[in-house]
Amino acid sequence: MQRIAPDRPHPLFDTAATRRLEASTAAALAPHTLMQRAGQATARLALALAPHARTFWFACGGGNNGGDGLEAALLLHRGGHPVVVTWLGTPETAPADARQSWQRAQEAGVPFAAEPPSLGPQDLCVDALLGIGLRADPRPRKPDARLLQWLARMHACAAPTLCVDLPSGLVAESGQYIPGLAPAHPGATAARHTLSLLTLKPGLFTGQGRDAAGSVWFDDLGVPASTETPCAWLAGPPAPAVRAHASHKGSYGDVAVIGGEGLQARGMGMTGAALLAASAALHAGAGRVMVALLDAGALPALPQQPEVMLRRWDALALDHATVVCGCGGGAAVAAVLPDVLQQSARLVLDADALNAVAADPHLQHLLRERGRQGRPTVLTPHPLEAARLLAGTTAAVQADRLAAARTLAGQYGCTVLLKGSGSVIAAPGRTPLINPTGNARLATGGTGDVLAGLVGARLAAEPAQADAAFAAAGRACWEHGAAADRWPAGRSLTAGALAHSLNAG
Ligand SMILES: NC(=O)C1=CN([C@@H]2O[C@H](COP(=O)(O)OP(=O)(O)OC[C@H]3O[C@@H](n4cnc5c(N)ncnc54)[C@H](OP(=O)(O)O)[C@@H]3O)[C@@H](O)[C@H]2O)[C@@H](O)CC1
Ligand SMILES: [K+]
Repeated sequence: MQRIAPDRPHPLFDTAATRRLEASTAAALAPHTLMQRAGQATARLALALAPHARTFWFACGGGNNGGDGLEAALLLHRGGHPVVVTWLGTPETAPADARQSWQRAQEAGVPFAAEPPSLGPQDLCVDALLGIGLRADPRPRKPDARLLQWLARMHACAAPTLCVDLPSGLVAESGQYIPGLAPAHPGATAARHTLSLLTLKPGLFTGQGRDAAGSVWFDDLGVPASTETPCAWLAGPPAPAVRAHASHKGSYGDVAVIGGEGLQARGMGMTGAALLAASAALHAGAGRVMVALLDAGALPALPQQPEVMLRRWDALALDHATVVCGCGGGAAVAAVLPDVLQQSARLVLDADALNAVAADPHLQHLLRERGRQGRPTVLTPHPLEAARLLAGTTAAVQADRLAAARTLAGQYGCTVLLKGSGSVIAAPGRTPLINPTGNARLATGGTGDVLAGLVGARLAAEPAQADAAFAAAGRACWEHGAAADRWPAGRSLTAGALAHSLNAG
C-alpha cells in the first residue's frame, strides 16, 4: 500500500480496464482471494488512521464494495476492535463474494445495526457503500433511502472517513458525483481518505474528486496492472532543467506577451493580466521577455520591472518568439489574432484570445491550420472558456474533463491545458495527464495569467520537437501548482507573489 503524492507519475485506469484486471485475476486465484486482500488492506489502513477509535462504523452497500467493507470489519472485529456494521444488502441479492464475506462476518459475531452509531472525532467511518459498480445512467427507481441517510451522516460526521475504492457516488472516470449523491455542503469538516484498490482511478484526481477523495492511498492487491493501457497519467515532477554554464539569453528563448486591453477602450483596464504573465515568464527563466499591451500606448514604461521590454505588438518578431496571447486581452485582442495565429513560432492562447477564437470561424480555421502545420500551440482554457470553444456548457465540460480536453485537443490539433481542480493536459496522440499539484489558494485573480506566462517560458526553452507543447504545458502546470503548495501557511497568496516565487527551472 502506498500514499499517493505528487512525487512521481502514476498510471490511471478506467473502469473497463479495472474490470478486465479483476476478472482475469479472479480467474487465476482461489475464490474470494481478491476480496480478502481488499478487506485486509482496508482494515490495515483503518487502524492506522484511527488507532484510538472507540467505534469503527462500516457503512456497507449491497454490492462487492460493501463486501470489501464486511471483510475489513470482520478482520478488525477479530482483532478485538469496536466495530459496527450497517449493511444495505441481503444474502439473497448480494453478489457471491460479498455474500461470502457477510457469511464470515455473521459467523464471527460481527455486530450489525440498523442505524449508524454516533461517532466522535477519534472514530472512523468506513464508506463501503458504492464503488466502481455505481451506475451513472438515470435509474428507474430511487436509491435506497438508507443509502442517502448514511451518506449524509458521513458527509456531516465529526469522525474522519475512509472511502473504500471510491468515495460513494463519485464516477470513477470523471470525478463527478452523480446527481443526488454529492455532499450537501462541499468542503468536508473532517479528514477524508480513499483507498483505491487494484487500480488508481482518474476521477480521484480531477473535478469533484480531489475534495471527495481527500488523501489517496493505493493497494494493487498484489496484481500488477501492466497488461492494461492507462487512460491517463497522474503527472510526476518534471526533470530538473540543467542550465549549461556556456549558455546565454538566447538559449532560453524569447517570450512575447500580447494582451492587456487599456482602460480607455471600454472602461476596464486589464493591463495587469499581461504584466503578470510577463512577470511569470521572467521569473521562470525566459531568456528575454517582451510585452505588447493593447492599451494604445498608455503605459510608456515598466519602472517596477525594467527587465521586461515594452513593444508595440506589430514591432514584435512573432516568427521568432514564443507568443503568449490573450491575458486581459478584452475585445482588443481579436484584431491581432489573425497575425498572431499565422506568424507565431510557438503560441500560448489564453483567456480572451480563446473567447475570440470561440466566436470566430475564421480564427478557428487559422488555429486548425497551425495544428496541421505542426506548429507548437497550447490552449489554456478554464472550464467556461473550454465550453465556449466546444460550443457546449460548463457543466458538460466538468462532467468529463478528460474527454473535454481530449476533444478540444483533437479538434484543433494542439495541446490543451484544461484548468480547474486537477488540471488536465491533453494532446493528439498522447495519453492525457492529470496534474496533482496546486491547492485552493490558486483560486484568486491573476493566477491563470501567471500560468500562461509560465507555459510560455517553458515552451520557449523546449527543444524543437513534436511534443514540445505537451511537455511544456505539463511541466508548467506541475510547477505552478507546486509553487502554491510550498507557499507558507498564513501568508496570503497573490498572483504577483506567485509569479515572483517561480523558479528558473
Ligand atoms: N469482486 C471482487 O472480488 C472485488 C471487488 N472489489 C470491490 O468491488 C467493487 C465493485 O463491486 P460491484 O461491481 O458489486 O459494484 P458496487 O460498487 O458494489 O456497486 C453495486 C451496488 O451499488 C448499487 N448501485 C449502483 N448504482 C447505484 C446508484 N446510481 N444509486 C444507488 N445505488 C446504486 C447497486 O444496487 P442495485 O442497483 O443492484 O440495487 C449495488 O448494490 C469495487 O469498487 C471494489 O470495492 C475490489 O475490491 C476487488 C475485489
Ligand atoms: K465506497
